[in-house]
Amino acid sequence: MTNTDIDRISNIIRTQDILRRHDFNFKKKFGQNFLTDHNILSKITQTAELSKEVNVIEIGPGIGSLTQYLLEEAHEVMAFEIDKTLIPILSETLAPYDNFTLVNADILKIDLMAAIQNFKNPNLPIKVVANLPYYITTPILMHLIESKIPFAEFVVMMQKEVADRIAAKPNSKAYGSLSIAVQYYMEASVAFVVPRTVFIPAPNVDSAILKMVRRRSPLVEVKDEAWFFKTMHSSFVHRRKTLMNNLQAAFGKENKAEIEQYLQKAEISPSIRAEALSIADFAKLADALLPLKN
Ligand SMILES: C[S@@+](CC[C@H](N)C(=O)[O-])C[C@H]1O[C@@H](n2cnc3c(N)ncnc32)[C@H](O)[C@@H]1O
Repeated sequence: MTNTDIDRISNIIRTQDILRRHDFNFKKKFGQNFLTDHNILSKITQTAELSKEVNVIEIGPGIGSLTQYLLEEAHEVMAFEIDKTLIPILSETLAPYDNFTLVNADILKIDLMAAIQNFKNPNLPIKVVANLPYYITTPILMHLIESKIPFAEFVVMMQKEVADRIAAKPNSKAYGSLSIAVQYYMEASVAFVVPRTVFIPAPNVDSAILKMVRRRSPLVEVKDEAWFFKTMHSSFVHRRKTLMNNLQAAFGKENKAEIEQYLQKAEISPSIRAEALSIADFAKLADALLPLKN
């Protein structure tokens, strides 16, 4: 047995001991899969490139395994945890730290802009680092992005399949509206893949760490942002259909000739599929179709 094996097993034993002493029951509905592997925890923290000049928001600290690493490296950590039965555990595991704030709440119901004012130094850059609850990965990312807080970056663990979709490039099966919704604001890349065996209990999917760095300004300039997202989503509704078919379904068959004329203006073929269009193409498309907005 190597030293790494011994470390791994002793961490699992320590985690199980805390859970047993607190009579903790895992709640599947909250997506509770706790990390036990210190190599992975340390790799996540390194990927986030923290310093004492950075504040961190963590979503779902669980029993505080990742939180301890973040607290060592960051100025301050504010964590949002929905499960109140984890509060006494976190009070124990994070007792040595005075740079930790726990908010017992559903992250999706939090006014993030108001919450970040409670950092001791709210002017420091903020990074989001978390092992996300997988059942609400996309709503959480959208909630963070739509808060309009200028987060410096997100380093978050999620289901590998979702990470691949977010980081996907055009002409791939994984590329779609989620890739564009995120990449419009952030540069996304899969940092590393995480095996199921490092969690208690083991999830039934593979996981990946996705790093998303905020762009100074959105990737493309559009005349009307809400319209850009609407036309983009409409284009992907039926992936196997052509762009023209999707646009007609969204904006009316009676507008066929008009849509064709706008596509021609944008130099986009009506018979192409949405997955072949880059984000810049979608920007051109949305601007050209703008007269169709009621
Ligand atoms: C995958 S676990 C990660 C736990 C811990 N960070 C770790 O890596 O071991 C997800 C955590 O998110 C919490 N959670 C689930 N839904 C939540 C929500 N809507 N708001 C805040 N926390 C939530 C769960 O209770 C759980 O602690």
